[in-house]
Amino acid sequence: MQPYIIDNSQDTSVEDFQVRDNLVRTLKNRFTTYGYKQIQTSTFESYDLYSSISGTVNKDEMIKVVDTSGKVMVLRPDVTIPISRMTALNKQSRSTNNTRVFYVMDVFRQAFEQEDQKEKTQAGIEYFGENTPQSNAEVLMLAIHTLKDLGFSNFKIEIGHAGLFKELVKQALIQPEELDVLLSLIQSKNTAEIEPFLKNLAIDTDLQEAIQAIPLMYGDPLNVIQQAKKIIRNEEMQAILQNLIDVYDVLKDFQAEDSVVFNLGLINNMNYYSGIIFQGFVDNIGKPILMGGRYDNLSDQYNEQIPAIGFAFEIELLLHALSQQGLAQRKQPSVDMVIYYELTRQKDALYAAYRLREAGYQIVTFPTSTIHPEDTRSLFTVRYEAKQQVVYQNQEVPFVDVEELIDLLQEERLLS
Ligand SMILES: N[C@@H](Cc1c[nH]c[nH+]1)C(=O)O
Repeated sequence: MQPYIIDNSQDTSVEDFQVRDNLVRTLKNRFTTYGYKQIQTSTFESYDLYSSISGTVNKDEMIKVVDTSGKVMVLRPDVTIPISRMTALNKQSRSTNNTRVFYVMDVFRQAFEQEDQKEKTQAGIEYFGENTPQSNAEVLMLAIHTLKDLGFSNFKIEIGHAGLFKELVKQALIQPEELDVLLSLIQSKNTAEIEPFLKNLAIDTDLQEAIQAIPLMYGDPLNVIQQAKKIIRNEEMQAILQNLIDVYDVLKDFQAEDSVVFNLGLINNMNYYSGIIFQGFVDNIGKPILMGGRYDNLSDQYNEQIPAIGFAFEIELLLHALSQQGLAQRKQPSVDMVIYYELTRQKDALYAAYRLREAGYQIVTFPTSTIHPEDTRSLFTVRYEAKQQVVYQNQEVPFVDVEELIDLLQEERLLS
């Protein structure tokens, strides 16, 4: 996260923050329209919480702190885990089986390859409720809808499944160390090295071919489904493929099929995922700007069975993508109105400022003797000088008193 320090010579920090604030507002508004409510969790988490549960962030990437009693804590390395725990603990007191929450929170991880990027803001949603094609598709639709709101015309959500690959690996009896290598080869779609790597493992040819085919299963969902049918080896795999087909069918009913592709070689960072997984991509940005998936077994660790699915946008990357594509709206008026006044009119001008602020307008005032008029961008300028007038788009309109000025603003609907 960039520090937002106010620099007197240039207000770029303030402007950056406004762009960021607008972005966050857009996301929040959209999340709200799908029934989600905002929550917040603690920045400090017990280290034991993360070290004792499986499927969490790599321990070496967590930032540890020691509190005054000597207890080791971590700065929140993930949001999904504490929210899942919170939902499990609250389960008895809840009257509904569906919980929809969203958040805008910082996560702290120090990855080896990105040492200087310890703090990232995530804006995401978590849906706790039944695992159905409709619930999966609705969460995907929310991600798509939000990307549309932000103005991205060319984006794609890649959809995969955490189970398909796990199933093949289980059959191949691959050891954990070998699995890590294989995962990174598949993630980078390094097909040239996958073949010799698998040959060395002495697994049967059919299985080897199936694993090798996984990273190539990418693109138009209907094509991918046809290819995937060829590597189905048992009922579990059949069910997984059927699940993907069912979700795709609901996405078609949402008329969102153009926004998705299938990527069966997709591997997400977190290994709590148990079902459908997905990532969002926009043009010219090599990394996913959103990540998510289904994690039905995470709450087992808190002795509850609560199926869940969610995703998170990474705000810094989104901002970078928006400015790269010219979608970040800068140079917006910083206030609604600037009031300039001569000192002899100070009393009237300050009263007008008070009344206008009461009416909800953003106002700054300057005595004419001290100002540099171009300093502040505003929609309107009001002058309490020899003449008393409001200036809007080079049009000068006189007014008798502030009440008339407010009427003028409201009747004319000059402010959007
Ligand atoms: N917590 C995940 C994203 C996510 C939210 N919900 C489900 N998955 C991440 O940081 O990558």
